[in-house]
Amino acid sequence: MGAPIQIEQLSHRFHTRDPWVLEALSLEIASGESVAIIGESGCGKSTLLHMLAGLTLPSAGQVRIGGRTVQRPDAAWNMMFQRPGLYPWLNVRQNVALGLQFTGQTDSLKTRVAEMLALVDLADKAEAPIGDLSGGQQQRVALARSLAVGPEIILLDEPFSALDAFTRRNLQLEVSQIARDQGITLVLVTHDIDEALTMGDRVVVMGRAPGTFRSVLPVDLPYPRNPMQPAFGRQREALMARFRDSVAPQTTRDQPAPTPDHAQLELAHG
Ligand SMILES: Nc1ncnc2c1ncn2[C@@H]1O[C@H](COP(=O)(O)OP(=O)(O)OP(=O)(O)O)[C@@H](O)[C@H]1O
Repeated sequence: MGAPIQIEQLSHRFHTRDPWVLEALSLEIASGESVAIIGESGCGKSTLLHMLAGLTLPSAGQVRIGGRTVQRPDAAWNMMFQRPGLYPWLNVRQNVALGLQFTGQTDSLKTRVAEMLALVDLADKAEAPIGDLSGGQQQRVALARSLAVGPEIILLDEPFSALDAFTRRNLQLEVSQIARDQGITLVLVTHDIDEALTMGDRVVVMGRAPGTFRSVLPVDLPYPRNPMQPAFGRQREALMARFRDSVAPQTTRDQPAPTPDHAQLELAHG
């Protein structure tokens, strides 16, 4: 099952004399919801994701997951990166088992690993060395390893960007489906607008210098999403317009960033 995430007035700078990288970010993400984050390069998307994962602590504000303030990484909050981060000297089955071993969930380890490999369609590769797998298959192994521990949250930092278009599309649909089936809360950072619209219940558009939430677009499309459909095209246009706005400088620098509620209101009123 998933957990809700609350981002509360989150601000960050890496050193006290540096400019702020993130400024007053606030957002509530419901348990089991899927939120995609897009924004210009350098706007602070990865920094934000690291804070959700407990890998970086904010200079001000806080992140709460399931009501608890995030202060360190937790096995229940799983992060997946562009590179799958597998151990090449272990085979597929052993890599998938790692998370379970680290968290001491070894009772039904064999069955759980087999279930996860079946889920990501790699049952026949259980004994294969990692080096024999394609990039997409390696990401599936990383996904199986993440899912094995029964995570509440999966944080994805451009996880499919190194893959070919066909594999990328399949994984977008599969990960989205699995997260929905298992009620896992998903936060995805991406540069790919179609990926954001394929996987997100909402898409957050960030502005930069400092990073702020400039707008939030609810994606009103049934799953599985198909970029070829006209309704998808209309959402793409709406999101592109918001992205263009986010790149434009803010008119009144001293004003606080709009909250997601303001942004949704703005959308509802056209
Ligand atoms: N460890 C660090 N120390 C100092 N500055 C950092 C550090 N990590 C990131 N930054 C700065 O913080 C800002 C945001 O970086 P971040 O990687 O979060 O952006 P991003 O939106 O994920 O970028 P991209 O889309 O290019 O991956 C950038 O200006 C970057 O140079």
